[in-house]
Amino acid sequence: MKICIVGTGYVGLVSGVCYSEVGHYVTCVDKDMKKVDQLKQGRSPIYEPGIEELLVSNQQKGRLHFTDDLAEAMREAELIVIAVGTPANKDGSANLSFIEAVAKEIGTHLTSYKVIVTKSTVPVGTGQKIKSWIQDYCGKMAFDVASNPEFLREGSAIYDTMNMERAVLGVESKRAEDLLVELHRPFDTKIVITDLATSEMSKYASNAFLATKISFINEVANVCEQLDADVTKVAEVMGLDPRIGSAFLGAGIGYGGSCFPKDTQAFIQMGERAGYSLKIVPAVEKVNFEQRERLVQKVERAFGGAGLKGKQIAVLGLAFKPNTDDMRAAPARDIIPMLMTAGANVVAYDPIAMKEAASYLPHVTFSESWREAVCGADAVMFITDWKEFKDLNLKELKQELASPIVIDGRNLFEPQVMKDLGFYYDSIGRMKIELEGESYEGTSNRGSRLHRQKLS
Ligand SMILES: NC(=O)c1ccc[n+]([C@@H]2O[C@H](COP(=O)([O-])OP(=O)(O)OC[C@H]3O[C@@H](n4cnc5c(N)ncnc54)[C@H](O)[C@@H]3O)[C@@H](O)[C@H]2O)c1
Ligand SMILES: O=c1ccn([C@@H]2O[C@H](COP(=O)(O)OP(=O)(O)O[C@H]3O[C@H](CO)[C@@H](O)[C@H](O)[C@H]3O)[C@@H](O)[C@H]2O)c(=O)[nH]1
Repeated sequence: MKICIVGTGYVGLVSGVCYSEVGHYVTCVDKDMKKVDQLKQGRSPIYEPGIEELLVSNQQKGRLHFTDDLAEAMREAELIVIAVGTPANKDGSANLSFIEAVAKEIGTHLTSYKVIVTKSTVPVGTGQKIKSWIQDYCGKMAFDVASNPEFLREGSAIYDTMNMERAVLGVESKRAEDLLVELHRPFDTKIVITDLATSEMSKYASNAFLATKISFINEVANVCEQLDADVTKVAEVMGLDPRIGSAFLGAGIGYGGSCFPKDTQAFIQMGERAGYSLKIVPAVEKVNFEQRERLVQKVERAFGGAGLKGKQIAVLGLAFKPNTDDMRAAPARDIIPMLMTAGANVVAYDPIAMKEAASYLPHVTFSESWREAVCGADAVMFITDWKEFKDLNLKELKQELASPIVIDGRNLFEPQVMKDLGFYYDSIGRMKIELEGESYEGTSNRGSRLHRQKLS
């Protein structure tokens, strides 16, 4: 099948390489010429495991092309996929200006029947808007619109697409349905065929539900902390019930990323505009933000009444999750400014996301390695659950720190192990390890060593 994909962000690019990998012929269009040039040279603008291999091999096979010329890209295509961004407006609603511009451009260049399918996350009713935007520009040319929301996760996007659990096809004609079923045939996945509105809604409902699971387990964690229960065990027990399921019960610092924060907000706005005020989703958002604040309170508590002024805090992990350099709505972007407002000096390290992070966090010092970041620090905070951090040598970590204070926002380590190694260790919804009779005032000079003070 010949396909034109508009937008080479995560969704457009990953779809492009995966569709071509299963044998379709794909031309990806982006208005960003720099991205197009980079992609033509086989270099991916996004960090995503496995993407460059597929990018290069499918270009070599002649099944994958890149251009900034939409008219040329769509001329031969049977299917046009819209995969441009839908960022949040100030009020949280989805900004459809990129979608509108693309739809009008498609209308201008439509010279034969095509199916135009939206993969971007769009509020219910957008498919109908796209239809009328195209109609305004295409004269009497026949076309169909369809909805096929994307469910990939960053960091495992190639795997998720090649092994998709389901494809939702929101269609208005048998012709569009047949073409989209054909598109998905090589993926051997479960296909749900429905109307445009239901398909569009299924994306927001899925993301809001996953976000709800995360905020729910975070609230359970917060109560666990008060009552000496262990949230990881509670989650394990809950997850063994197939009606609940074990996924997305990882307590931590709340969700971030380019999707959950903006899609929950857009869902709330969509409800308002439809005349129904959602009650659960706003609470999910509130819990999510408070979870960041709670982490900062944990490090403040570690220093007793001393406050964070002049403290050297090492922050390990900046990306919103491992295996990505995406900093969109990353928790680190909330937590680090809170630390700095409280007077701390922050030294940060992330295996991949530091270049991306630098533009969002201009006053942070970045380190070349976790060792360099923690050297002489008064405390270390774990923000992203990179494998590199989970595997780090804890004895070395203790040696490098000025005071052995670990605040773990991702439950990377076992409290008992941390206790045996002599750390002050506070994580999420689990036993807190305090060092009896000692308080840590920390040091103010980077590079200075252990400065512990016995409580009198
Ligand atoms: N990122 C994800 O993991 C993910 C997963 C599922 C769904 N989604 C949804 O998919 C959509 C795209 O997300 P993304 O993260 O890939 O976006 P992105 O912002 O990373 O990329 C969008 C791309 O579209 C290009 N573009 C914008 N207008 C254009 C035009 N008129 N012509 C050609 N190119 C144009 C931009 O230059 C950019 O490269 C959003 O609605 C998002 O909510 C994202
Ligand atoms: O148990 C968990 C699981 C995730 N998270 C956090 O939740 C956020 C989102 O994680 P994840 O869902 O893995 O990443 P995304 O790439 O944002 O993917 C989500 O958003 C995409 C865009 O809509 C959807 O396509 C995916 O199905 C959906 O999982 C991250 O900050 C995670 O750290 C937790 O705190 N606890």
